[in-house]
Amino acid sequence: MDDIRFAVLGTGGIGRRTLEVAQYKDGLTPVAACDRNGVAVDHDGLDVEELLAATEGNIASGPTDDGVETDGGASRDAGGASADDAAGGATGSVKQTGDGAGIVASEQGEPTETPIDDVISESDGIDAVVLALPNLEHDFIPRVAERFAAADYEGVLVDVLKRSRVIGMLDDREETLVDAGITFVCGAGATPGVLTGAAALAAQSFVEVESVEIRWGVGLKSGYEDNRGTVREDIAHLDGYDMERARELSEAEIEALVTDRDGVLEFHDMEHADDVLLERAGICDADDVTVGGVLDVRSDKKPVTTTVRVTGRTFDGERGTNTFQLDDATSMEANVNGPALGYVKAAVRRNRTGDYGVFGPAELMPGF
Ligand SMILES: NC(=O)c1ccc[n+]([C@@H]2O[C@H](COP(=O)([O-])OP(=O)(O)OC[C@H]3O[C@@H](n4cnc5c(N)ncnc54)[C@H](O)[C@@H]3O)[C@@H](O)[C@H]2O)c1
Repeated sequence: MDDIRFAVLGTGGIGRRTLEVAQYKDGLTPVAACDRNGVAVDHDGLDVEELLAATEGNIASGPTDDGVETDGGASRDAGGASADDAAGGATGSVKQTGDGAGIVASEQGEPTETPIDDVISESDGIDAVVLALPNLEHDFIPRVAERFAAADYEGVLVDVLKRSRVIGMLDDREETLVDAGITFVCGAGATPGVLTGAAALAAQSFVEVESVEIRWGVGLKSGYEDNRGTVREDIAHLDGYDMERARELSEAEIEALVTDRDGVLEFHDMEHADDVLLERAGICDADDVTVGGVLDVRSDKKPVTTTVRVTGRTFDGERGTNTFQLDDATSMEANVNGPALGYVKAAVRRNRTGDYGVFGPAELMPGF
């Protein structure tokens, strides 16, 4: 495949690793990256080493200190500064706060109040965009997609969002995306993502799928500081919490919650989009899919092995369970970014043949 020029929106825990992992994949040239404070653009290719060094422990994550949504705000008119972008300029970070946090610490970074628009204005020279943005507000990513469409971006968007309800919001915008020439792959990280794809593969032995059980394990000790955005979003899945409550938690409250549980957070019946993504691929009903997991922020070791179990009936009357496991040695970052970039490549192939619209990771697999 020809070279793919790609951009990363959000250079936090995930986005930084997207840039890093891309160095090990063929034909991927990072040409733009942004976070809430700044943007870096170089159509000849960003200096990833320098950018990673400058943002090490400095990722401009977390919600804002001043109560402004990091990723919220009303949708915008093309051309003007957006509430999304303006919100991104506010202070508040995991390890560093203020205007100097994040990408602006890089010699390639420029401060801006409109980071996403700045990338959109370069999008003629961009084939694919990885959206590694927070999801604390559900329609943020769909609205960002709309903004690319409004600018007549013709190319690929890939996100690693988690929540089931966001998929419908993207479907609602499918016509707009198709008209622009956008191929959007949603939920293309680990779960949803490669595990959803694995479930679709495992289901091929069956003529009827009874259940899909996804149970993930993540050990984050060495990556906790850089993954607080993800941890905050995961907290919203705990009993008694929702996105709003998780968004409003201070860093100290999150610390206390984590300490209360000895660093181990266990999740049941999570609203992960694996369910609707498997249903839209025709594999099974969304109700037949369950997702749970265990996150240990104090140990590098995975507390449980990440496993997908697909139970079904074969054409010749047998009942069986096909199982897919990730090795305990593979990190969350490897399992999110490897697939996200793999789906970038799959999506660019589709986009270049004129196949536009919204796709899930299970649809880019054998059909059921
Ligand atoms: N599907 C999966 O398997 C999976 C796994 C892990 C994380 N995730 C998702 O990945 C996403 C990113 O997680 P993270 O840990 O990297 O979060 P993070 O908080 O570390 O990083 C978010 C980045 O987005 C930037 N940002 C925020 N608002 C912005 C705005 N308005 N404009 C421009 N940039 C903005 C921040 O500055 C930061 O760089 C989350 O939504 C998380 O749920 C998915």
